[in-house]
Amino acid sequence: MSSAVDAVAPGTDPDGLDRFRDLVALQQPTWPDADALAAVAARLSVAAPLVVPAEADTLTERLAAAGRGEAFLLQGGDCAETFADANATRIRNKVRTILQMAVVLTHGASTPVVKMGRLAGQYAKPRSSDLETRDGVTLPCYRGDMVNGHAFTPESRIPDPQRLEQAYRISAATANVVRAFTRGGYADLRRVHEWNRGFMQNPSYARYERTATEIDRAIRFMDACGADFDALRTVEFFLSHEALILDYERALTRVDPRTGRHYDTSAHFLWIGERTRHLDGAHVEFLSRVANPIGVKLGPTTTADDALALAHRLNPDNTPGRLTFITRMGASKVRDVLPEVVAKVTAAGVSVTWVTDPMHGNTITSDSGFKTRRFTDVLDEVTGFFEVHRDLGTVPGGLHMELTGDDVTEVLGGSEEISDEGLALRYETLVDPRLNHQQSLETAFQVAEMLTRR
Ligand SMILES: O=C[C@H](O)[C@H](O)COP(=O)(O)O
Ligand SMILES: C=C(OP(=O)(O)O)C(=O)O
Repeated sequence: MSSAVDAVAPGTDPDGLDRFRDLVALQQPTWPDADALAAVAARLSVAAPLVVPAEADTLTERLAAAGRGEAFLLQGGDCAETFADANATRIRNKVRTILQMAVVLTHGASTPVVKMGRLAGQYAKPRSSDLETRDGVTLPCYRGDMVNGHAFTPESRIPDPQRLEQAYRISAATANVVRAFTRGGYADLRRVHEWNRGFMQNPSYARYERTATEIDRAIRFMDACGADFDALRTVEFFLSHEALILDYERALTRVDPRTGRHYDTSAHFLWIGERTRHLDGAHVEFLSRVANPIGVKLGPTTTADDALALAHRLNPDNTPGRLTFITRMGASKVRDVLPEVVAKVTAAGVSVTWVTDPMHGNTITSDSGFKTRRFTDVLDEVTGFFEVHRDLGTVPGGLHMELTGDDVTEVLGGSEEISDEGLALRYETLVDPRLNHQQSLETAFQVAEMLTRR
């Protein structure tokens, strides 16, 4: 076959791709109809890839640079994407937010930023409980649009394998829009002011405008010097999601005819969640067999030995950029737990890109009952992450955020001072609270200062 990637039929098990099926796979739906699932997987296994291996390899190089401190990863997007919100406006708002944050970071810290969305595939969620009870009625929990519906009815909560195909199609459409925005001129740095249009004036937006004006001035100066600006028209933008539903990830895995290696073509970058990172579990086994750059979330119970064992298993060749550890310890624990993990991994000569996720260790329930986070905790965990790396002389390589481009009210605080009462105004997430556009920009300004000191 002469295409960029060749299909790998499920069941043929080249190079152990199906070995994960013999292991315990946590957080998988109980699909009611095995034949329907097999039929969907068979169709997906010959569908067009969403990304190609060469792009994934480029990302490995970029992440290696981030691991060495020559770049910084900015990875952000929804907690859970939804099919209903996969429209151009919402996608553009998310991409624009990431681009604006990247501008702030690049400008503030003179560091190239690797831009990555939790986008075009972030449709499956690990949950704390299999069941949800409301007013005395208990149903299976919502596991993301790739699996079942959010509506609290027995029919909607039944896992439906057709949703895997729907997720694939909507991810393809999303990826197409993202590529159009980032390659078609929208992301041109010369339009840096336009990205801010339509937002109300507040300290972060005003600060962003000042940054944009300085960038404009620099561009006009370079223009006058005869610089060629064609490179500014496009930006590299990568796609990522949690590799949770293994039937989906396996079905989208292809062989790269250039090298014979396997790639999970559902995204450039896949990560293993905190709840599924067991060394002898199916998720680690499956991702050990694909050549994409991958991440593992490390929560507050992680020991240095856990991290080392994961690194040896997932990156036996110690390839720079292949493995990213996304630490999410919580603001109150990061300074206690992270140092030993980073110190031992570093002392063992293991190549890792260290990224902070300051969201998932800081979830609380507000007095009024909303699942939320305090913006101050989010910033405190990022600060702790930078402090730990500064003390050890290691590299803080990136930021992983749950954010949206819209003016939602899901996280407490920020310069708009969202209060517990304010949460109800626009609380739209289906699972975890996300930073809104304004809080995302504020974060970028704070992180730019930390990066400058890096
Ligand atoms: O995004 C992360 C997890 O899916 C989420 O925090 C789990 O949420 P739950 O505790 O509401 O199930
Ligand atoms: C579930 C997630 O995170 P964690 O695995 O760190 O809880 C997530 O990032 O959506």
